Amino acid sequence: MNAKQIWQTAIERLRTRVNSAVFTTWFQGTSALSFQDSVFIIRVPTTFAKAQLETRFQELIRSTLIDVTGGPVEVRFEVTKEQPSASDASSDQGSYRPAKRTYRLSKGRLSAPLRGKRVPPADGATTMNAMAPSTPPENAYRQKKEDYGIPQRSATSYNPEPASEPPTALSYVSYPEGQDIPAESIRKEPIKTQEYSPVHPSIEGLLNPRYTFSSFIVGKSNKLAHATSLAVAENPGRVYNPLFLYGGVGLGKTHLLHGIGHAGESAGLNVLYTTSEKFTNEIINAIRFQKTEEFRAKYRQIDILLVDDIQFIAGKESTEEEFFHTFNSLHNANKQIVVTSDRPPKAISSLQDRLRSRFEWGLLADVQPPEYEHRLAILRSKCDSLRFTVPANVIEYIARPVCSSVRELEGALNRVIAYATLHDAPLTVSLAAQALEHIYDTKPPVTSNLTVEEVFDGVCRYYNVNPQLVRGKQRDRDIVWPRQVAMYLMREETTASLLQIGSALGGRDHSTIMHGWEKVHAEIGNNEQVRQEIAAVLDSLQNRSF
Ligand SMILES: Nc1ncnc2c1ncn2[C@@H]1O[C@H](COP(=O)(O)OP(=O)(O)OP(=O)(O)O)[C@@H](O)[C@H]1O
Repeated sequence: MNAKQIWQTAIERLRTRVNSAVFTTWFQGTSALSFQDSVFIIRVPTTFAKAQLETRFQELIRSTLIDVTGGPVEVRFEVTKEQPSASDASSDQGSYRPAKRTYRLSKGRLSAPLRGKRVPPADGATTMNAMAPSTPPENAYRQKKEDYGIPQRSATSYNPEPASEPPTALSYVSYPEGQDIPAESIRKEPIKTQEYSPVHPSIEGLLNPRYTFSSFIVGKSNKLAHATSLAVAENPGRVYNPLFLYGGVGLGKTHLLHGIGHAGESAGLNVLYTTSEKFTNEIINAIRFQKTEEFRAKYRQIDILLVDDIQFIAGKESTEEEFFHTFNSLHNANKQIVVTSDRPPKAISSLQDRLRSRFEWGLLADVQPPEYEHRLAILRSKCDSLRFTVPANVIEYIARPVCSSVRELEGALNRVIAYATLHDAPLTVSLAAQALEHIYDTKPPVTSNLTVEEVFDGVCRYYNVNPQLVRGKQRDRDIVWPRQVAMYLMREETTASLLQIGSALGGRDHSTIMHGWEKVHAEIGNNEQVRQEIAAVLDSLQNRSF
């Protein structure tokens, strides 16, 4: 991916991580300038925006970029005026423009082998669209506009740059996920919003190179889904057809889907990866522009159809209808179909029975949240792929909370790494705790109902120390140790935040509290006597025997 593509992906993710007002105010109008030697330079329109992004969002942007690129990233901002657009290609500067939500007809594109067959690659330019005829790109592009009755601009307004990925031909109106537009009403609607815009390279519809079987860590929670996906990849159309992968968010369904896609592409098969939202929009546009025959032709020459988030087609009559026919035609021809969903077919209410029964026809395989050991293995593998050495106790710390999503786990790791890099600090448990404190609750569930005051009083009584001294600055071992035990127990046994604990202990900051916690935590792990001592303090607290 080049800088533009990376930024485009990153910005989409950032959009889901900040509220829309923040996004529009600070992220709109940014674009990628370059990405070299791990330094990612982002163009911003004003110095004010630069200051805001630097102070408030730099870390978030950096961790998102690390996530997208899979490697270390340093972020810089540069204030420059947007390039004056000599051509419409100015919209292809990797900048984000949220106002227009467009959909490209061929988001789910055909696999490389098929693209190769259909479009002569001689001039280095690439296919316009999976349904496009084998004409040179610019002609094909013009042809498409004519086909759809879209007024043409002069040829000079389109300035295709050599791209490593195929540009798509046209942009259409998009309909948000979950919203079905009946075909009838679409046909009657005057077409106002369609427009021709030179389409910038997009990774949508392409397979993510990072999502392969070799980078997928297998554990108890995903064993079946992995084994069946592998079997399907090795024998498409012959075993488990369709394969229905389901489970909660961020648990690797898309990863497996892409893994199957990569294997299919390597075998020279025509693979099409799409999401049900794209499929829906494609159908809507095909109906609108009387291109259903082309749509069908495109889908029926696929060897492996991969559809993500199939649950979203439920209740969308024309989409379900078309998918049903696509399904039958592929299945009859022994072509492989793999779909993912956040729930099993029988739990997708309003899905047509005939589709439900077809989904249940092949094999249903679920993915569950990874358990602790599995989380550790995933984190270790992510560290390897990031080429970052993270101490074992930090990995254990990150893996510790019950984490329902691997995406969250990855985000936590990226954040810790970004935090350490940003502060130029060693990766320690204390640093990880600081980095993650506001992201998700890294504490194990608190079972006691103790308050910080009760812990404080109890610890002082147990060690027979003066509370004033414990709150104060004295550094004698006799005072420091009870103070640290109080930090540890307050963190472990109460619901108080680090800030509250710090304030109960004489106004100490959160890093001091984490340092104390870490010290006691380590001692408990290494010294049986300390473990027993802390257990006794806890016992005294719980029995209120002080
Ligand atoms: N077992 C695994 N091994 C390695 N990486 C994993 C594993 N499971 C998930 N991931 C990673 O977690 C992230 C989220 O996974 P993915 O997008 O496949 O989840 P999903 O189940 O499709 O989620 P959603 O339902 O939200 O689309 C990806 O970066 C993926 O590579």
